[in-house]
Amino acid sequence: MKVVEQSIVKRAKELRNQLNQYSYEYYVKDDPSVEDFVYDSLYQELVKIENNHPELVSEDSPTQRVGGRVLEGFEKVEHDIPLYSLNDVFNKEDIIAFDKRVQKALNRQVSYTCELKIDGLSVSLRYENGKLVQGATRGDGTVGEDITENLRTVRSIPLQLKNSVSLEARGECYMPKKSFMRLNQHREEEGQDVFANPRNAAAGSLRQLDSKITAKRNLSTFLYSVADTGSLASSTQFDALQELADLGFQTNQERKLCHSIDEVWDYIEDFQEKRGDLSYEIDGVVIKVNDFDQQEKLGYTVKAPRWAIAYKFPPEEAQT
Ligand SMILES: NC(=O)c1cc2c(N)ncc(C(N)=O)c2s1
Repeated sequence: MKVVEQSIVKRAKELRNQLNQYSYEYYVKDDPSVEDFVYDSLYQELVKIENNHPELVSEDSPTQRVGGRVLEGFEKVEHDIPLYSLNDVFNKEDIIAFDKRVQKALNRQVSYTCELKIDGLSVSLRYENGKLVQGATRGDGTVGEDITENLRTVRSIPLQLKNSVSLEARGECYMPKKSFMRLNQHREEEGQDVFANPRNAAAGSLRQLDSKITAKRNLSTFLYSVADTGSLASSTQFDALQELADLGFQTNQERKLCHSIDEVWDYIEDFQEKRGDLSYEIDGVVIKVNDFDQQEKLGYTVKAPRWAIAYKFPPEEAQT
């Protein structure tokens, strides 16, 4: 009996790793290496093994993405390190003023990492030894809600990182524009209320007490920071984004390291132009001092970092 067990244990582990790799290629890299039917047949093989040997089910198994139980409510989660908010600016003068304040405080020129401001819901993902242990909403920055079951259904969120590190990643969970249109079309056909925008649709999908509903909403994520930068090897924001990608997270590829505020402004104008062509909604650009030591020197005001700013685009004209 033991011998049969060993080969089955080995096969189940192989299937888990292979399926998680295929899922990563499909949902994170958007570059699948196999056809769907290959994934589906391996998935069915794993389901059969797990049904015959429930003791082999592990929390990082792709079969465990959609939970069975419906929650009564969401537990509160206290964020050990608060999720800060950003000061918003709306014009070039304020961007230049931000740069001048930063240069004055640091007495030197600095580089900035520019990232798209995703119009979704801020979430935090806690991993212990590489395994996803908790997912929570931002809430008021200090206290959020435990939506682990729902975030586990988001296919681009890794259940197991590529290294067994312990960290808390932070990012945005969003609904792609196409999924939003499809969902509203379906709701209209069913005589249900439609969502006003993808952000509301993502928020509504993540607040479902039944994660089987969340699982059908085709949500995705872009991770952009960690609670404690000390948990990464990188010493700059730009390198940290690559380190998060190497761990298996989806990061936004439109990021740019800018060496002057003029370059920052070019990036802003560029994406104000291109925002309509993106497959997800953005409401601006986040500009961050790139070097972590310089971020630490600049510190925070009561509610926001002095080393980052959010440039907000004017609202998009309603799509006719
Ligand atoms: N409130 C916040 O601190 C942020 C909010 C967002 C957002 N909605 N999208 C992208 C970023 C980013 N790349 O840093 C941030 S940071």
